[in-house]
Amino acid sequence: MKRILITGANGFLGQKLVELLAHRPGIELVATARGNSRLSFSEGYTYHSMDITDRRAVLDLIASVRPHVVIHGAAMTDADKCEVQKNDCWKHNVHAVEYIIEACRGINAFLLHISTDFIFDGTGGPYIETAKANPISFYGWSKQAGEAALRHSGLRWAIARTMLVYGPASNLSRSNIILWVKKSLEEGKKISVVTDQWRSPTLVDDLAMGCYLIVDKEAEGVFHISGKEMLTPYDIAVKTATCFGLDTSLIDQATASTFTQRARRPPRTGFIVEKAHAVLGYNPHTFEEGMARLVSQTKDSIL
Ligand SMILES: NC(=O)C1=CN([C@@H]2O[C@H](COP(=O)(O)OP(=O)(O)OC[C@H]3O[C@@H](n4cnc5c(N)ncnc54)[C@H](OP(=O)(O)O)[C@@H]3O)[C@@H](O)[C@H]2O)C=CC1
Ligand SMILES: Cc1cn([C@H]2C[C@H](O)[C@@H](COP(=O)(O)OP(=O)(O)O[C@H]3O[C@@H](C)C(=O)[C@@H](O)[C@H]3O)O2)c(=O)[nH]c1=O
Repeated sequence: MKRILITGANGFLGQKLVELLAHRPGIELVATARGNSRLSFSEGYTYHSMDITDRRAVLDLIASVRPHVVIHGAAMTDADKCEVQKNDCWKHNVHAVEYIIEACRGINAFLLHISTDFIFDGTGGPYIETAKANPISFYGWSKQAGEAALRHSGLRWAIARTMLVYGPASNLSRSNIILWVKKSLEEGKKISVVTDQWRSPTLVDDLAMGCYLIVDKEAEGVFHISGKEMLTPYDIAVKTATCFGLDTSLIDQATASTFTQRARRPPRTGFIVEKAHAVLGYNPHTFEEGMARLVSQTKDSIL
């Protein structure tokens, strides 16, 4: 039995990981998150409340559970909030990673950490794993520092970098592009969406599967886990509207200079996922397949 502990189990990735791993043979799953569980089912795993910024709590819980693998999905993920609340961001995205590392060191656990395309400046995408990081936001900087802590940890570690994750979700503290586009258009609200940023949108199921493949093999190093296509948020918004039969005329084109956000976004990221394909057998859905899945799940009223 491989015992896997997940942090941030109430989050977007966390919920999907619990769904994927809870009943998988050979895995004993321990889900942890801040406060009470917001997971939609309670079988197939045990749940513990764990605040990742509380060093003592992290050290004590991980020492008592003694997982073989930790998947660290918890973080402060709102880039605009990170730009304003810098101390809080650093506590979550750097110091907490150090606590998890310290706890894993005590029991020789394999640690999978989740990182982001925002460690890049977005001038040279799509990126391979060895490309040079140069963050342009505080969130990106904090996530780069989190990565650095792993590299110097002496643990057996992996980093899964991902970007613009989309998919169905409930009870989340943060939305995702498909959900906010769909909700706005359903409410008849106009939205302005940028045409001058490029991303490889990632279906949350693919990200969860990428994480599973990494921990199953205990494959070490950095892996880019995203979709394969490069799309702008505007393209994504229009495709979302079309798939759900919503009014595309509510979507206005904007540019990064007219649609300003507190944290700067890198213009062109995107990942090359060849390494993950070759080493892990990672094979993500196309955006069209991902959307088709969402539309059929909506019919079962998940969205
Ligand atoms: N979503 C995306 O597009 C991308 C995500 N990532 C990375 O992937 C990882 C997972 O992100 P995702 O699931 O999408 O984000 P979410 O914001 O949905 O999940 C993050 C989770 O972390 C939890 N959390 C925050 N602070 C604490 C704390 N002090 N103690 C315990 N838990 C805490 C949140 O809890 P609560 O729900 O209570 O707020 C939340 O459930 C993160 O590392 C993120 O940086 C990288 C690139 C893209
Ligand atoms: C809200 C909004 C966003 N956008 C654009 C900006 C951005 O490029 C894109 C997505 O915006 P969001 O605010 O949903 O996501 P954003 O914070 O840009 O997304 C990031 O999340 C963090 C956690 C990451 O690590 C990144 O990889 C990335 O996925 O849509 C608009 O054009 N119009 C809008 O009204």
